[in-house]
Amino acid sequence: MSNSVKVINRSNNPLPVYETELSAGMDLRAFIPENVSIKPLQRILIPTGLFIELEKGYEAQIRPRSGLALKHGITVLNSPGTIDADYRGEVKILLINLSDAEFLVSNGDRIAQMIVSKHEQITWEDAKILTETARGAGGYGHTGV
Ligand SMILES: O=c1ccn([C@H]2C[C@H](O)[C@@H](COP(=O)(O)OP(=O)(O)OP(=O)(O)O)O2)c(=O)[nH]1
Ligand SMILES: [Mg+2]
Repeated sequence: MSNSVKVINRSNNPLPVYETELSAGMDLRAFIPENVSIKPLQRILIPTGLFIELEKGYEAQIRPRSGLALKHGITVLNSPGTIDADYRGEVKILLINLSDAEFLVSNGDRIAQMIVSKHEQITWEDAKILTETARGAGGYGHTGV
């Protein structure tokens, strides 16, 4: 990939940018006609006005912003959200309010961040046994805490 991604911006907000030189994520802005209130434990799908075309072998992940999580209990319910390379719809953000106070979102607010990553697609190789390892079937904390 040339590191450029096709985008249609139907919002009245600027395109997402990397906020610092080496940021992994670009903050995504809400594209909403009027303020939206998210009540405690309410989940809400917020449009961005962005439509993107990723190349084959790439995905975009929608992740929470840590400041919103820490200060307001606002997170991305399906984190990390997955934008598939063949998706042509609007990028939307599924927020949930895990605090006990209402949270207001205004148009242009930076409510999540997007990371573009390479990924593999696999094929299955049917097997009767799997290679032995020291871990074996141990998991879920079997090495202790
Ligand atoms: O946070 C997200 C997650 C997904 N999507 C869009 C892009 C993605 O390609 C599509 C489908 O997402 P996913 O595969 O996670 O949802 P699904 O419930 O499996 O839907 P589908 O049956 O359409 O794949 O929805 C978003 O806009 N925001
Ligand atoms: Mg799916």
